[in-house]
This record gives sequence, structure tokens and C-alpha cells, in this order.
Amino acid sequence: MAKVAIIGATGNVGRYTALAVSYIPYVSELLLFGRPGREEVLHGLAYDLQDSFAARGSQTDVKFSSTPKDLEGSDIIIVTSGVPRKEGQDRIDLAHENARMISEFAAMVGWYAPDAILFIVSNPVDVMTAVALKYSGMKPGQVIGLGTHLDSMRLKWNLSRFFDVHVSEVHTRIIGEHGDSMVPLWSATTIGGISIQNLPEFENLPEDRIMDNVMNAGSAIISRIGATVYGPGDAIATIVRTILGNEKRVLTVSTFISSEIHNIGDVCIGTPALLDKNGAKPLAINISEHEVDEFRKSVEKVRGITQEVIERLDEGC
Ligand SMILES: NC(=O)C1=CN([C@@H]2O[C@H](COP(=O)(O)OP(=O)(O)OC[C@H]3O[C@@H](n4cnc5c(N)ncnc54)[C@H](O)[C@@H]3O)[C@@H](O)[C@H]2O)C=CC1
Ligand SMILES: O=C([O-])CC(=O)C(=O)O
Repeated sequence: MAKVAIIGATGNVGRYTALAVSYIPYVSELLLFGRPGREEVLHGLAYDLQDSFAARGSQTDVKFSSTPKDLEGSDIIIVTSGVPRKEGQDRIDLAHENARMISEFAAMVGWYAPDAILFIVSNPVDVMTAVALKYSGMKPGQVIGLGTHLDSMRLKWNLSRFFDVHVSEVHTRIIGEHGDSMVPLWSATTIGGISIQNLPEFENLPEDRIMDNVMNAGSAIISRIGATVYGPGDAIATIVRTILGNEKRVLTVSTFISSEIHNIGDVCIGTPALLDKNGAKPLAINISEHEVDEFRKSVEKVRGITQEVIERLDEGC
């Protein structure tokens, strides 16, 4: 049985993530963690979740804390703390502001729970994953970000609607930045196990319109209700369940790649990775020439911003 901690549990994503994760059968303890001064809110949230567990007959223990030592013994620590973007902002605009708090939380996790899996959600998620990897001192496979998993799920949903098939019949993935330079892998997309390019409907597929929907999903939700909540929360819970259950599924998370995809790497970015109880292992894959070009651009963008953010942090700015 496992202990899962959520840093940033009082936020929009943190709250729903707590509920979604509590449905995972391997989770015996849920720790809601926040900064000092947030104890009353954390306490209220713990009470409310306890009522939910009582209502559905769950034995999961829910605790709250702002004391770093309480992170000890966690199997997975999810970080959802950070400033969210407002309407009109890009995720990259949050980089410098969020990097400082992520570096501090990562150092705390590296100290108190060095064997845990550190799972970053805060945006820009690829850059924050690299910051967390550096400041936690943990091994690359132990530090993952939500990456393009949610984007891949958004694409899956759009394709299931276009082809009019059950969503589980669609396998697809998006790699690269969780942002404007994300790359859909049409070469790795199948419907009912058949390559999408071999289906007659493919020639009418409105690729640009679908990718527009996927890329703008976050801002379309934020402009209407202020935050994305259920999509990220359930995407996070899938990844947590995969890791805790040692399920060995291949999901597209942000993780450090050295040269796995066509010799491109030295960056934390969304890439297909095998997930088990030890964390993420990026897969070496071959993709089409066009996809390689687009992925290289995405990597260069993310690597550049990551370097800039880490330089500023190292200078203490
Ligand atoms: N990777 C992804 O797909 C997604 C990422 N996000 C990101 O997750 C983060 C949280 O989003 P929301 O929950 O909507 O935001 P929110 O504003 O509702 O919650 C933010 C949380 O961070 C904490 N926090 C804020 N400033 C802090 C500081 N200086 N030190 C410590 N804790 C601090 C707050 O107490 C709160 O718990 C944002 O960066 C957002 O962009 C959100 C959705 C999806
Ligand atoms: O769009 C945002 O800022 C939140 C997020 O990353 C997402 O839901 O994809």
C-alpha cells in the first residue's frame, strides 16, 4: 500500500487530484501538503475528503501538513503548486515565477523522500521538471512531469469523435513541449490497431482544426471557468496508478531524454516512456522525417528556456 503526497493541494488542480488519486486502490495514505500559513485550508480540505471516503466506504487515511519531515515515506509526491496562467498568457510566461518555488520544493523532496517518484504538474511543465530534476538531486527516471499526456488524451478524444469509434480504440500520442510547439505523431496513430494513414477517412481528417482544438484546450477552458481541473486531475491519477501498480504502460510524460529520439536530447520533454514502480524509462523510437524536424524545434525551444531559467536560479535571481 502506498503513501501519496500532494504539494499544492489547496489549489484547483491539487484539490481534484486529491480526490482522483483517492480512488486508486493502492493508495492507503494521502498527505495534503502546503506552505506554512495554509494549515486551516488544508485541514478543511482533509475534513471534506474524509467525508467523501466515509460516504463511499474507503479506508484511505487523509492527513495534512506544512512540515517537510512529514513527506518522509512517500511513494509519490505530486507537485501542483504554482501560479496558473491567466487568459491571454502563455504557459512559458510563468517560468521564472514558478521556478523558484519548484526548486525549493524539489530540494525538500530530495532531502526528505529521496526514494520517492517526484511528479511535476506546475507550468511550464517541461521546464519545471528540469528544475525539479536538478534541485532534487534525484535520478532522471524518478522525476517526471505531466508532459504531453493530457494533450495526447485530448487528441485521442478528438479522433474518436471524427472516426466515430470508442475512445479506447484510438491510440495516439503527442510529443514535445506541453505548449505551442507540441508534435502530434500521426505515424504512431492507430484506430482499432490500424494505422490511421491506411483508413479511407484519413484524407478528410481536418488535422489543423483538430490540433488547434488540442493546443488551445487549456486556454479555451481557462477563459470560461478560470482553470483546467478534471482533465489534469484524471490524467495525473492515471499516471500515479500506472506507477504504483507497476503496470508498465507506455505514457507520454515529461522526462529527461539524452538521445533516445533520433539522437535528440539533453532536455526534459514529453516523450513516450515506460512507467513502472521505479518511474519512467524513455523509449527509443523512430518517427517520420517531418516529425523529427518538428520535435527538434520543440526540443530547442524548451532547452533554451530551461537553460535561461536555471541560469537565473543559479545566480540567485
Ligand atoms: N501540466 C499541466 O497539464 C497542467 C498544469 N497546471 C499548472 O498547475 C499549477 C497550479 O494550477 P491551479 O491549481 O489551477 O492553480 P491555483 O492557483 O488554483 O493553485 C495554486 C497552488 O499553488 C500554491 N502556491 C501558489 N504560490 C505559492 C508559493 N509561492 N509557494 C508555495 N505554494 C504556492 C497555492 O497555495 C495553491 O495550492 C499552475 O502552474 C498551472 O499552470 C494546471 C493544469 C494542467
Ligand atoms: O492550459 C493551462 O494553463 C493548464 C494546462 O497546462 C492544461 O490544461 O493543459
